[in-house]
Amino acid sequence: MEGLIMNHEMKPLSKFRRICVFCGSSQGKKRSYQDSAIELGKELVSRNIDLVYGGGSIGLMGLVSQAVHDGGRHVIGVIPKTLMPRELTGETVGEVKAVADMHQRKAEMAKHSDAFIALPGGYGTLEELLEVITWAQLGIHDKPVGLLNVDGYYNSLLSFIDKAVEEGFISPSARQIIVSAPTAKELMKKLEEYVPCHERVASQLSWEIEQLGYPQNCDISR
Ligand SMILES: C/C(=C\CNc1ncnc2c1ncn2[C@@H]1O[C@H](COP(=O)(O)O)[C@@H](O)[C@H]1O)CO
Repeated sequence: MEGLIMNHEMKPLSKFRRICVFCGSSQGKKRSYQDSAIELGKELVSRNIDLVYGGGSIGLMGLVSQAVHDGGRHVIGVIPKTLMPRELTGETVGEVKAVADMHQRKAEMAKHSDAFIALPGGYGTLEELLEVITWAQLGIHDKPVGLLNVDGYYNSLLSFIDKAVEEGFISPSARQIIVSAPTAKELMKKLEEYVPCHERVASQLSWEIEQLGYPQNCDISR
């Protein structure tokens, strides 16, 4: 518990120090998307969590980073050199980490974070989200991944993933990597309770054994 900030009951406010948020470089058409970005920023502040994000001030990225910065928490914007001119992405609040390219950006964002959250967004958000889910599936990290499913924005993605489970392309335990909720408060509560992937390895292995038809007593430990 060393270094953790406690509340009045001497409980830590959060097990996370920094969360990486992926979200639209556009604001989206519904006011609820923008409100949720601000609500998420405030929720992070209320739990003393710092923000890592893609840098700049455009779209939902600007709203969430401004809310965290206004609340007095640290903000790290990880931005490729090519996107640094202010006229492309606007000014980044807080600390700016300049990186060589988009690949290095994702690696840096992941390295500096204890969990990931995706707000509504487009191709960039989806690509970042799916990459950290894939990394979790491969055991490259064991950090929770949350989907802030504002107004059901991600329902069709979640249905697709459930179909992939049904069709045998995603294991049931890999499906559990994604935690989703409609509000920032509910999502944060679920992420705080998240059981790390390595504790689910046993169920992943038994699923693979079932799919691949290995005998139950086969030694696959090597
Ligand atoms: C080059 C132009 C705009 C700059 N766009 C971006 N600026 C900062 N970060 C971006 C930008 N585009 C994608 N990202 C990253 O992907 C996510 C947002 O992408 P989406 O497609 O809008 O969902 C976000 O998390 C960023 O890390 C002018 O054309």
